[in-house]
Amino acid sequence: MELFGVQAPYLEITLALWALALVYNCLPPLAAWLRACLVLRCMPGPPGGLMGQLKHFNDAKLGYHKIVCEWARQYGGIFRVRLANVNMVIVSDPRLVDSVIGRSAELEKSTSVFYDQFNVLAHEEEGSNLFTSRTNDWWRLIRKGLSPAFSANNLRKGFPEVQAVTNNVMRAMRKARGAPIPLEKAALCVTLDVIGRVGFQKDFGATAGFEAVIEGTAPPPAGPARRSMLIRTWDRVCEELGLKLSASGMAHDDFRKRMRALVNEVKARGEPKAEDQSIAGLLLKLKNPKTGEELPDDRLAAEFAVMYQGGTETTSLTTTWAIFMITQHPEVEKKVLAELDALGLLVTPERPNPRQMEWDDLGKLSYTNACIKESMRMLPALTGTNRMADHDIKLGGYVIPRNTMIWCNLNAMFSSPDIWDEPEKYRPERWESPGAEYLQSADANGALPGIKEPAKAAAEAIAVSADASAALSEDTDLGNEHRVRRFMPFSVGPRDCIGQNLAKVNYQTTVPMLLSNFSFKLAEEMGGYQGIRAGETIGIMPFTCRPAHGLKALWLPRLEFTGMLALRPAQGFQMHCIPRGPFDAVNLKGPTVGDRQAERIESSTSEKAV
Ligand code: HEM
Repeated sequence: MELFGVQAPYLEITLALWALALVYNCLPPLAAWLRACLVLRCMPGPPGGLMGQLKHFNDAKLGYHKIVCEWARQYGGIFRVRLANVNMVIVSDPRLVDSVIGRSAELEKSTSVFYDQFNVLAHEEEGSNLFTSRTNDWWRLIRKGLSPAFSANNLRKGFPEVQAVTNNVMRAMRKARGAPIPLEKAALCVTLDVIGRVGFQKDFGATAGFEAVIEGTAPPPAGPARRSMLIRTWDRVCEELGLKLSASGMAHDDFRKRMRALVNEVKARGEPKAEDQSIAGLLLKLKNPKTGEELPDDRLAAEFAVMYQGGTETTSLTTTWAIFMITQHPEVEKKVLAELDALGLLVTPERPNPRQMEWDDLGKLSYTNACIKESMRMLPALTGTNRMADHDIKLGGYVIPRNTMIWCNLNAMFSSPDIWDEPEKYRPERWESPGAEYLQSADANGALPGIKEPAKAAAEAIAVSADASAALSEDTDLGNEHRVRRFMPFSVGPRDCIGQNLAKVNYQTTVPMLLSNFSFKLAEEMGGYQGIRAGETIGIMPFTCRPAHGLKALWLPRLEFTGMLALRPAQGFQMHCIPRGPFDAVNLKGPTVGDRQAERIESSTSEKAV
């Protein structure tokens, strides 16, 4: 017998060695996987075929987030699903979620399946960035070093930039003169420019470019570029062979180049000043405590990139969902407008040029902020967060085998009738009661259905969570009593959202400024409130790939940053944005990045004029 020139007996020996190597490499993972499937069978969960629940998760019509909420109602606060070979445990009981995301030392993010897309740029050695990193020394260094960028003090300094870019986009919206415009894209431009200007003193010109979109002299920002596994592999081959990349591959490549160019640009500005607390300045000042060296360029680029990845879609979708929900509920909108009017921010016939919104107004717009919170509860931009343990753990009375993804589903938790009154209703008033974010005392002793030994499981969960958070987080004040949250759109614990204050300043400014100056009406083709809600989408399998053409010269290519996790309307938000007042020369002459000073003088002049 002979094969490829190898003759017996060497052929038999070679084949036997190959077979042994195959068995040696494949058997243990296969055995672990079979064991995990068996162990997880003890847990409730929907029936599934050979591929588990994969087909439900990819149901574009219903949206997997709705299916998960439905299952949570049916199977309780903890249940199992399987997507082909990926075992998952979906958790929506607040106590268990609190316990899982507080246990960062034990449970790390499961980056290989869902969070891989956050590694569009990753540090070469670690293969990660602040978002995807394990909770290690490197993560601590960056996290601590970056925190001052998101302090209230620093954000206050950046506030005029938020005003300025919102003014830019409003100027463009006025030019539409009531014709429908893609509101989510306007909000996206604001967010891109806020992060650029506040975090990097860099203007990518997204809001200035939006004017050209409205005038019809430039195409609108491209749809998100998401790369399927197939396209990604294809692009890798193309890269090796020097061939042309796919359209989405080019968008990713362009994004990487822009982030590297941004590193060069900020470095060329020279040593950051001691008082510079921008994202760029702080990262540039960081030194590796072991070597005393500055961060290498590829690490800087990865951190710059993840700020855009983590912050853009999330914040802009929050702004858009909030405007949608407020304007679809006339009683709520009336109250918001009354609040804006009382503060002198609303355009009215008597006050065609109201004063500019100022920093201090952020704390005064309590009803408007409650409306945003309520839309984040019903339509959270990020629907969940995941963790994984490298050893078996116990959760909710069940054994969770190692390497099983634990998917903390915020969407299901925020809409559970077991812990919210009438969760399907948009009721901003629910946020008026103090402590509404926390599990109410009436629910404190129970647990959502599906949990074995509820009281014991909850007590264990809270004990672990409090200990772990206290040990790991330097800035989490747990006090003596650990209260469990039922609302945490930015997550909680040591790996919560570092950018949440910037996001809040952004949407808590943009939403009231837009509502003060425009009334919004959904375009006919959106199908009204029901049409948008029916079209909510969040695809789990990145098999779609939309080309990234558009205003690349002006702003960043639009990668689908939060990718599979972001809740968005399938057809966007075509909205008529009808200016509330007459076209006004003062507002028209809005600021650019170069003349912020003039902007402030202008706003005080218009205030005096009133
Ligand atoms: C409404 C807007 C936002 C929402 C809803 C949101 C939500 C979240 C959530 C839930 C996490 C935790 C993810 C996990 O544990 O798996 C997270 C982490 C993160 N977010 Fe945000 N985010 C928003 C805005 C921002 C902004 C504006 C930035 C930066 C400019 C940002 C940067 C990050 C980063 C870097 C992390 C990882 C932090 C770490 O692991 O230490 N996010 N965000």
